[in-house]
Order: sequence, then C-alpha cells, then structure tokens
Amino acid sequence: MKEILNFINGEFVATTDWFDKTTPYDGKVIARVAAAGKPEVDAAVRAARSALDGPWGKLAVADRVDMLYAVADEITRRFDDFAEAEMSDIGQPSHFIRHVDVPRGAANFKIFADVVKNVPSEFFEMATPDGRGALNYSLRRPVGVVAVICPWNLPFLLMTWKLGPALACGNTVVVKPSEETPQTAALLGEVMNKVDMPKGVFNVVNGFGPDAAGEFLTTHPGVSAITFTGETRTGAAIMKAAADGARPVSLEMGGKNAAIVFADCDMDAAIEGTLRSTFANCGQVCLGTERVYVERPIFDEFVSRLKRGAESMKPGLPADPASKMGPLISQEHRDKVLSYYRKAVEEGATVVTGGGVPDMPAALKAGSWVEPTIWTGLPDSAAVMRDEIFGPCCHISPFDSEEEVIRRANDNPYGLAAAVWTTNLQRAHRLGGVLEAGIVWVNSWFLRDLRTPFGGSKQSGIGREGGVHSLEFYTELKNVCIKL
Ligand SMILES: NC(=O)c1ccc[n+]([C@@H]2O[C@H](COP(=O)([O-])OP(=O)(O)OC[C@H]3O[C@@H](n4cnc5c(N)ncnc54)[C@H](O)[C@@H]3O)[C@@H](O)[C@H]2O)c1
Ligand SMILES: O=C/C=C/C=C(\O)C(=O)O
Repeated sequence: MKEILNFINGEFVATTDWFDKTTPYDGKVIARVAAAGKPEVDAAVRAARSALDGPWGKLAVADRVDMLYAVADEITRRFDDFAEAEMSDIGQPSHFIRHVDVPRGAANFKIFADVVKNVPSEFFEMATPDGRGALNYSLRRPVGVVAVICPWNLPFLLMTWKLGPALACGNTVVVKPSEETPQTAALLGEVMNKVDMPKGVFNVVNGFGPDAAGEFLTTHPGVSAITFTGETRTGAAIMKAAADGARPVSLEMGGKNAAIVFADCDMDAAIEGTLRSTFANCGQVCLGTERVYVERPIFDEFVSRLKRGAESMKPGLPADPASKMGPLISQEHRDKVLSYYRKAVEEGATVVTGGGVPDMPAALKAGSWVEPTIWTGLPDSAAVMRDEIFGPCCHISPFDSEEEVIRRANDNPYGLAAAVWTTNLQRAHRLGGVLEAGIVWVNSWFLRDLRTPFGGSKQSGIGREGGVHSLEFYTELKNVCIKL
C-alpha cells in the first residue's frame, strides 16, 4: 500500500494515525496517509521558525529567486509525476490537468520570483527645520512562518498559488493539504530536497480540519500569518482562530458566480465559454458559473445549445482521451450536490438535462459520478440560485434589461467572479465596473494574468493576491528615516 507522509524539516515523517486515500472515479483505496497530530504540527512550525534564522533567512533576493526558478524547473521536469498524482487525487480528465492544474505549479513560482526581483522600493526626501533634511525609505521583510490551508478542487494550482509568493517574500511555510488530495504536496517535498531548499523552509502536515492538523496549525502560536482557500464557513472558523495572537489572514472562499449573456454576444464563444465555466473540473471551480442570465431574445436558442453541449460531456477515466468530465471529489460531496438536484425539482425547476447519476460501467459505479445538469424556471430566491453547490450544474434565467440583470447578478451574498458575453464595448466596461465581483471576465473565462489582483468580495474572500498585491500579505513593510 502506497504511504503518503508528512514532510517536516526536510524529512518524510510517518505517524501511527493513518487515513485512507481513495480515488473519486472508482472509490478504490490507493494509499494511506499519515495524519499529523499536535506533535508533528509543532515540529513543523518549529522547523519553519528555525529556518528563518538559518541560511534561508540570510539569502539575498537574487539567490532566493534562483532557488524558486529551480523549483519551477524541477516541477516541469517531473511534469508527468505531478499530472499522475493529480489525476488520481481528483479524477479529472488528463487534458484538463495537463493544461490547467499542473502548468500553474511552475508558473506560480516563476511569477512571484519575477515580482520580488523587480519590485521598486518607496523613497521620500523631507525638509527639516534645521535645513539639513532627512531621507525616508521603505523596506519589505518576511512576515515569518505562514500556514497554508488548501482545498481539494485544484490542489496543486491552489497550493502553489500561495507557496509562490510566501517563499518569494522570504517566509517559511507549513502546508496543510486537503485530506482528500495529499499527493502533490508530498511530491513537492521531493522537489524541495532535490533543489537543496534549506530544511524547514517547506513543510507539509496532513490531516483533517477541525480538531486535527488544520486546527492545530491555525491555532499554533508560532504561526505568523494564515492563508486559506476553501469554503466560506471554514474561512470564518479560521479567522476566529487567527484572532488569538492577532495573526493576519488571507481568505479565498466560496462563490455563486453569474454569467450574463446579451443578445449581441458571439453565441459560439458564449456557449463554449459557459460550458467550460459550468462543467470544467466537474463544476468544482470556485470561479465557475452556477447562475446564467440570458437576454430574452436569444434565451431559447442558448438553452438548447447549452443542453446539447452538456449532453456531450462524456464522463470517464482521467487517462481516457474521450473523457470530457470526471467525478466529484467524494461520495460526501456527491450527496451534497445530489441534494441540490432534488431541491431544484422540489422548488419547481424544469430539468433541461441531467439531474441524476450517469449509468457508469461496473468498474466505475463506486465513483462519485453525477450528470451535468441544467435547470430553468426558478426564481432568484431558490436555493440553487443562492447557495454554492460546487457541482456540474447551472440555472438559466431570461432577463430584459441591463439594469435588471445587474441588480439580479449582484443580489447574492458571494462576490467572487462574473463572466459577461457581449460585443457592445461600452456595455462591457459598464458591467465590469458595477458587478460585485473580484474578477469580471468579458468574452472569456478563467483567462488569468498572474500579475493582476485576485480575490473575492462579500462572502467570497478577504484580501487580494497576485502580482505585487501578494506583497501586502506576505511581507511586513517598514520605514527607515535617516536624519542628515
Ligand atoms: N476563492 C478561491 O480562490 C477558491 C479557490 C478554490 C476553492 N474555493 C472554495 O473551496 C471550497 C471547496 O474546497 P474544500 O471543500 O476543500 O473547502 P473546505 O473549507 O472544506 O476545506 C478547505 C481546507 O480547510 C481545512 N479545514 C477545514 N476546517 C478547518 C478548520 N476548522 N481549521 C483549519 N483548517 C480547516 C480542510 O481540511 C481543507 O484543507 C469551495 O467553497 C470553493 O468555492 C475557493
Ligand atoms: O477553484 C478556484 C480557482 C482558483 C484559481 C486561482 O486561484 C488562480 O487562477 O490563481
């Protein structure tokens, strides 16, 4: 049986508390994972703290940048290993993992190496009564030991999205991958040792959240800052934990994102983009679409074309090139998604397609499969219009005016992302300005320039990461004033 261990101070560490890792596409146990208890979490935080006082803390920025590039190059060299690990962790089609999830692993280290290499410092000359003046300049310093709490939906992309800036800014990290998807974090430990990353800079503790490694880490007094990606209610629990000791938090949380399709859109592009934003990764993308608003003149055509596209989403194994969609991450999550499939019908939805479980081959029946699903006919107050489902489903509603659709799209507790499909330039800029979302795509979706601010408003997050914006969270800015 494969064993997935913790990674503490450059060593892989087992414990006596094991839990199973199963694959979502057939429910088979493929490994056992060593759960970190309080002793292991404490050892990881101590290792991270002492690494700050060792060679890593003394490394010049240029040398730290070289080290991060070496990590990126080793990830690229082991691309297939990371792709295999991610496919068995999340069960999504190979082409998705090889074109989205894994390439971002290397990119997330490179972009922040480039940011810290080129970021200017602030400087002010000031007059003083004695006429001799003073010089003021700013310096950035690492915040210290950063706890990185990761979700299961895009495990490698999202873990490295936090590791890149944290390490580029000179911090050390203790990562707690999701209990569902531990494999790429362990592989990254091998990469760190291969590139001679100083011991203790990168640590991994496996386990669950409440009353387990996640909570032990976020409540550990040796943690300087916490960066979290996951459900909103979990983020709130972590924020409470961070309050003891007044540690800063960066929270990337849930979404209930709208796609707004105007009659003047490029319909082919809108259909292709909405199929991706609704069904990619089996709908398990925080930036994904679960609410579609279509201007009434093209409503029927749009529904019929999206239905055809959804029905072409052939579910299958990751390595099968014919697979267009994988399973949900777990039976537990599938139960949640299916409960919303039932609730939609109870609330009076028209099921345009899907709504159940596909008839899979015998070998895959134990997987967490659901049908891609489209509804119409529900009011904005319906549960499937307000709650994050995090599955391959969306509801399509008609609208009659720009003012109406802006009001309806913004009437939701989340504010993470939006997609707007229109060829009207002025309208595109108007909506970009008024939609309550951290990211608004126009005639695209999930097009990512890593230098831009990334994060959610309202219940979708606190803080922005990306490009220089990550420096605000991962460094302490100080002023030095020299009297001449
Ligand atoms: N905004 C974003 O960028 C973004 C990106 C990806 C996913 N998400 C969100 O993440 C969710 C799906 O991921 P998930 O189900 O893994 O989220 P989750 O909140 O269930 O778990 C996320 C992580 O938090 C840990 N955790 C849980 N309770 C904890 C606690 N009390 N203390 C410390 N750690 C704890 C879990 O073990 C896991 O590692 C969705 O809501 C999705 O929208 C948001
Ligand atoms: O599921 C959510 C995806 C988040 C993506 C990013 O954080 C990113 O593209 O940097």
